[in-house]
Amino acid sequence: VVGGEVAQPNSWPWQISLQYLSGGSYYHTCGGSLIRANWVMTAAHCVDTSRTWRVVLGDHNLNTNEGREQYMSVSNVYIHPNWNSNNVASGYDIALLRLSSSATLNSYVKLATLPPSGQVLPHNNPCYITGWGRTSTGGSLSAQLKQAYLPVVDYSTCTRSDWWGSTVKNTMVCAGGGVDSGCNGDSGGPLNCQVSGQYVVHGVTSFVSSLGCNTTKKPTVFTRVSAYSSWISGIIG
Ligand SMILES: C[C@H](NC(=O)[C@H](CCCC[NH3+])NC(=O)C(F)(F)F)C(=O)Nc1ccc(C(F)(F)F)cc1
Repeated sequence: VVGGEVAQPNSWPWQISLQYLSGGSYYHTCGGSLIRANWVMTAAHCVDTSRTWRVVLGDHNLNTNEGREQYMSVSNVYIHPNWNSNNVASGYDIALLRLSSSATLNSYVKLATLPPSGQVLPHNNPCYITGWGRTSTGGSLSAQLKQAYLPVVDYSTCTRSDWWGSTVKNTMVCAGGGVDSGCNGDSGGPLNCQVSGQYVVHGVTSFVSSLGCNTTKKPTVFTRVSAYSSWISGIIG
């Protein structure tokens, strides 16, 4: 997350850290959202390489043990069948991870609320991106979970030629486009949008401009969760 601020610890209790095993240690690579006690929603581009994964729940500072963390192993990875790793612009950047056991739900670990099928938010709807991603283009990951206020940019604006043009599809959500943005390492995490006084996970962080994370008129682009409701329920029941 570029800009924004460090989140109040555990104020986004469905946010997870997706980590991979390398040389005996685990490393943060992506975010995700806990959507059932044993299911996590993330981005397809996060898991389209075969690795040993773990999911950390209830975390705030990735580098310290705060005693609220739950470490879960992953038993299955379900990548959307239409995902094309050579073309993030075609969409379908969504995946589901079945956890080997169920999380303990408490004040630090809660389920995300998903939107109703087909719901599209209006321009400037308030949303926050959260994640441990880079804090500047080419910079380092954040040790602490960050948040940034990224209001929705509607489809007609986001597809303007000086914005994202035809790269953005209506199965995506755009948000931000100013000095605050998502950045590498925020992938797969939630876009938390306020709808009728409740935070709803409307997006899965998918891509930013390769010219720089917080490039003006290149809002952070998210997979629109409400476009994939039937796929999700087909997998998790
Ligand atoms: C560096 C930048 N990385 C990203 O945007 C990666 C996703 C990369 C998927 C493809 N391997 N996502 C992120 O960094 C995220 F945190 F914002 F989600 C990038 O490659 N952006 C990008 C690539 C292609 C296209 C386009 F679709 F236009 F071809 C648009 C943006």
